[in-house]
Amino acid sequence: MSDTILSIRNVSKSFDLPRGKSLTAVDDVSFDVPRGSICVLLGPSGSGKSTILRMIAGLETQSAGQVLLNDVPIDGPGRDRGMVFQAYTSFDWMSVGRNVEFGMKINGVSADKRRGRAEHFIGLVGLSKFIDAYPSRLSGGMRQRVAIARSLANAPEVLLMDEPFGALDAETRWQMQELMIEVAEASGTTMVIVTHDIEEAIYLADRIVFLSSHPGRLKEEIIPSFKPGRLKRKEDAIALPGYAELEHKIMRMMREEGGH
Ligand SMILES: Nc1ncnc2c1ncn2[C@@H]1O[C@H](COP(=O)(O)OP(=O)(O)OP(=O)(O)O)[C@@H](O)[C@H]1O
Repeated sequence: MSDTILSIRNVSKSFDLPRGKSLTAVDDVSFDVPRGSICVLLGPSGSGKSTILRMIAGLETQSAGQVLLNDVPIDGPGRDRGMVFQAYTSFDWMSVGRNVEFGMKINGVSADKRRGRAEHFIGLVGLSKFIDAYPSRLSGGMRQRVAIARSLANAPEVLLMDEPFGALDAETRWQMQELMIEVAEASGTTMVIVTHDIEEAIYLADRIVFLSSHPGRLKEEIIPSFKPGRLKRKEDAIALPGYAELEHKIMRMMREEGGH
C-alpha cells in the first residue's frame, strides 16, 4: 500500500445560494495525507475546513477535482472513515459500553467481540470505570471520549474530527489533546482534525494544512519539524526551541487571512 492514504486533488466546492448566486467555499485545493499521520486543517473562519472534512467523510460532493482514499474516489460515507463532531453525539439512553458497541452491532460484529473491543477502546480513552454509566451523567470531556471510543471501535482507517474539543474548557481540552496523541500512537489511525486553535494545531499535527478564507485556498503546508516526534506532554512541545517562532508565524498568517 502506498504511503498516502488520502489525496485531495484540485478540489473545489461551490454552494448554490438563493437568486441564482453561488459561493465558492473551496477553491482548487490539493494536499496528501500520509498513512498513520495526524493532519490538521487550520485557517480562519470560512476557509472551507469543515467543507473539506465533509467531502472526505462523503457527506458533501466536490464540484471539481478528486478526493481519493487509498487511490479510490470517495463516493459517500463509509465505515473506513469515522467522524467525531464538536457536539456530543452519544445516545443518552444507552450506557457508555452500549454506545461504543452500537456501531459494531450495526456492522454485524458478534456480541462477544463487540464487548471485548468496546472494553479495549473505552480503556484507551480512560473511561473503564464508567463503562456502565450513562453519558448524560458525564462531563463534556468524558462524553467526547465516548464519541472517540465509539468511532475507533469501528476500526476506521481515518478518524475525521471537526472542532472536536471546541466546546470544552481549556484544561479538559488540553487533556483531550494529549489523549489524541496517545490514541494515535496506540492505534496507528490516520487523523484529520479541523481546528482554529493554533496551539492545538502545532501540538497535534504532523502536518498542518493552512487555508485562507473566501474562497478557501491552500495557503501553505506546514510541517512542525521542530518537534522530535509526537510528544506526550503539551508543555514539552511549548518549551522546545522553534515552538514560539512557528506560533508567531501562524498567528501572523491568521491575522492576514482573517482580516483582523
Ligand atoms: N451548505 C452550505 N450552503 C451554503 N454555504 C455554505 C454551506 N456550507 C458552508 N458554506 C459556506 O462555505 C464557506 C466555508 O465554510 P466552512 O464551514 O467549510 O468553513 P470553516 O473554515 O470550517 O469555518 P469555521 O471555522 O467558521 O467553521 C463559508 O462561507 C460558509 O458560509
